[in-house]
Amino acid sequence: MGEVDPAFIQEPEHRPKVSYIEGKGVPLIDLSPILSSNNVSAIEFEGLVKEVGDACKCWGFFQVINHGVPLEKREKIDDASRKFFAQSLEEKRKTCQDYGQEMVKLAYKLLELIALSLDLPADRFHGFFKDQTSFIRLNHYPPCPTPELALGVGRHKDAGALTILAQDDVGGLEVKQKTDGEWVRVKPTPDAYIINVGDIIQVWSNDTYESVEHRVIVNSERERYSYPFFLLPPLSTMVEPLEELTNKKNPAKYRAYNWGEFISHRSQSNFQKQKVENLQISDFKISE
Ligand SMILES: O=C(O)CCC(=O)C(=O)O
Ligand SMILES: [Fe+2]
Repeated sequence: MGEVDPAFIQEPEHRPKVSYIEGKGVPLIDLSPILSSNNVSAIEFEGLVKEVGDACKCWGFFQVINHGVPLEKREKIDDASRKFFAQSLEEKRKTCQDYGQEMVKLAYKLLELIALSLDLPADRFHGFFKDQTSFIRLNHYPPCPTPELALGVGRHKDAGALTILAQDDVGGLEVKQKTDGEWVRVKPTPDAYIINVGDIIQVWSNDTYESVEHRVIVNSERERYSYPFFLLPPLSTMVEPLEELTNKKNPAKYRAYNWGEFISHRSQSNFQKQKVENLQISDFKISE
């Protein structure tokens, strides 16, 4: 392997630690109570809603198992991505479309749990995604000769509503723990999806839930693949705290902003090394 392009070398304060914390890590949530084939008691369902709410509040991140997404669909997209040039464009399109449909189904289930956890009607968020601009990204991280100096993806927050990520067994995603600001590795779990709340849910929930910083560490031996699905509303959407979640005592913390304008600013800069912060929802924060 050759020299590393200096463009990839991070400033010292952003370089990863060689050892990492695995600890208890982000919560793992079993979604089997909402699999359609299961009969579920009210207590079990309420327990699940609470688990999701607590994870959104304390971590901004969680993993889900028994989510109902057929493993075969995930294997297909993994295959298509690894053999990128071996398949026709038509085949790849079909695979991505099939996978996308499964992601949308799972996203709606998660949105329902999140809405309920905020004491909102289960379908409160559905209307925002009629003409959604959601997409899937196929990420490939080649091995890096100097993983202690570089990052696969620098620290950032996801700007959308919700992200559903499939990672392979290599690992490397780190989440900034809210309690102490330490970077915590998300342990690869077979057939689990990693879910995180994006900036839009932070604003809708008026900061009850927070979009949390994360980044990706690379390693010198193994390449890594990951597939995030970003749940995004139409570009014309004005994003602002939900009326039901604001009142005199707890007024809106954000001014409304236009999603399309926000994302077009962001996409010019989100993954670059930043000296100054790029456009953030905090730019729309109403000062107290
Ligand atoms: O590859 C990963 O694990 C995460 C990538 C990511 O954070 C992103 O694409 O927004
Ligand atoms: Fe991300």
